[in-house]
Amino acid sequence: MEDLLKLKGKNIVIMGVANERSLAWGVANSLYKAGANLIFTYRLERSLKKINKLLMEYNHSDQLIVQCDVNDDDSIKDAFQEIGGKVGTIHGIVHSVAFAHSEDLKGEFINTSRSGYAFAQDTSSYSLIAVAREAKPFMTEGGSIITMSYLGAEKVVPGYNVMGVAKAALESSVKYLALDLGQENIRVNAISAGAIRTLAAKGVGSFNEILHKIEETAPLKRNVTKEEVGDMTLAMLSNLSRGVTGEIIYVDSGYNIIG
Ligand SMILES: CCCCCCc1ccc(Oc2ccc(Oc3cccc(O)n3)cc2)c(O)c1
Repeated sequence: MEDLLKLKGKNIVIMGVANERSLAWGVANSLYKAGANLIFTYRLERSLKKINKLLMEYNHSDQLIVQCDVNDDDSIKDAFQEIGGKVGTIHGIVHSVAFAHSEDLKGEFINTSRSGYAFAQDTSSYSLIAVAREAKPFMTEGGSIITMSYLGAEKVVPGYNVMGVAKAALESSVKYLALDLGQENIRVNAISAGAIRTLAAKGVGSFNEILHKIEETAPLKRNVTKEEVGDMTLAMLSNLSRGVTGEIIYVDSGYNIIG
């Protein structure tokens, strides 16, 4: 049987599994089906507990799980030194990490504090640059880096506010990193996912209205699932997307094409 994906046994780092609803967990399940070897990173102890519980439930034993606080450069460096030291070569990274203060995710954007703006940018956007820099030395066979974005980066979505500006910076960083890393045959792309009910989504005002609007106006007349995001992320990590870099791929039932 032709191996189109060429991901069997490849080492993929997945950052941002908080629980079973996380997009990153949807990605992990697609990657497991393709036979990849997954390494997980987490920030909070409760996420470590959830990851261990999920790995047991889904019968994935003894996976490498490493602590990484993306707001701390030393933590990122230590995490990737540990991962590189244990697996040798890293073939892919899924960056599914973002955060903003809840008061900055509702009401008027003009009231965003300087510290709230900086925190959202540091966690949700700068962290990709630091991760790419620390992982690069271990991506000696080339590879693929994927981050998660949302339509609010490109269009105004009421309530998304400071996270929209952070995702705009993230999407632009994807393109500048694509230029830097292309010569190492490392591709950098974003998956822009439609609204999906995750733990993080609870923090964004007007989330429920958006879900309903998508069902009415998106070309596919339905919302997308983390499994569909997982499968397209798999494709973007795989040999199938070897000619694509610096791109924003929408997995959103086509909602973004509607005016
Ligand atoms: C008004 C927009 C509705 C659709 C939002 C879709 C979406 C859902 C979740 C997303 O990811 C996050 C991640 C962290 C985040 O910050 C949070 C989350 C919960 C609590 C809190 O204090 N901050 C907000 C959104 C995201 O980037 C986009």
